[in-house]
Amino acid sequence: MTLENISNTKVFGGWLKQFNHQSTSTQCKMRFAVYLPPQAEVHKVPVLYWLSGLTCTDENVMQKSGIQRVAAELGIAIVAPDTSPRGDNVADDEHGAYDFGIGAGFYLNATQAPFDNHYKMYDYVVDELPALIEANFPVTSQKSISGHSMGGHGAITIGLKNPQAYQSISAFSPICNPMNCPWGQKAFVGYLGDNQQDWLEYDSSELMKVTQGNTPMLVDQGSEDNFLAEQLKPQSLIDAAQSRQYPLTLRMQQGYDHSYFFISSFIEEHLKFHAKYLIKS
Ligand SMILES: N[C@@H](CCC(=O)N[C@@H](CSC=O)C(=O)NCC(=O)O)C(=O)O
Repeated sequence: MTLENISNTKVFGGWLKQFNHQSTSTQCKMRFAVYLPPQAEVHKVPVLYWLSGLTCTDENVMQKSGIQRVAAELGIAIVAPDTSPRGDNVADDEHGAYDFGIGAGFYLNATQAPFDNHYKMYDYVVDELPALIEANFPVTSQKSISGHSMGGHGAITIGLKNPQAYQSISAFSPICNPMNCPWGQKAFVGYLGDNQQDWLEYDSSELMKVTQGNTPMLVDQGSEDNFLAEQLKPQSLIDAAQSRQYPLTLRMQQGYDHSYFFISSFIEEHLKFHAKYLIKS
């Protein structure tokens, strides 16, 4: 596997790096960012995977959240993949909409043409990227997962489906019940088809009802988020957690919106939450 290093930036004593590589999952060139804290120069460090939301790339969290300061303090590497396959051969929304196609891969494996040959973001995030990271960087196999909005949906679904793989799960403003909101329904019809049985595999609230795992989960949701009622539906996740005593902490944060200002306000608490499970004393 050839990694093409495209940037190196020193931040809080560590290094923020971007790479391109040819992905076997998505059959196209993929870019990701990795932040290596200063501790990684001395010993291997655990990893937090961050999944971004609609319209994002690997850059949003690294430029807007302030995540590097806390990652450097705690000794955790941060890995941020892109939000979809990209390139001239990759199918996109027919009208160029922001909520489907390029920039909106929904962290699933598409089964419907013309998306089924490149849109394999689930395989990319769960298998290919961690294997690549563990083979090429000074990291342990200990990992946790977090994300925002569409990426919060990705973090929760991937964490719930792989309870042995992730030590902890967190999310900001996640799409909690995509089967029952416009963003999710558009994505699931387009990527998975009309059979709603297939959608259950990628719905956080539905997965939480049936998972055998008990991976600790922290969710923060802003009360003034424009997408809260129509798209995010955190009550569905709360109800699912209560139905089976899942260890979910979901906090409504008064006055906050959907933006990276909200994320930057609580990113330190999320990293400290993950550190409790990633870094054993
Ligand atoms: N353009 C859209 C909204 C796009 C948007 O808000 N994207 C969010 C994620 S939304 C859910 O996945 C985001 O993170 N944007 C990037 C950023 O840096 O803020 C619209 O106008 O409604």
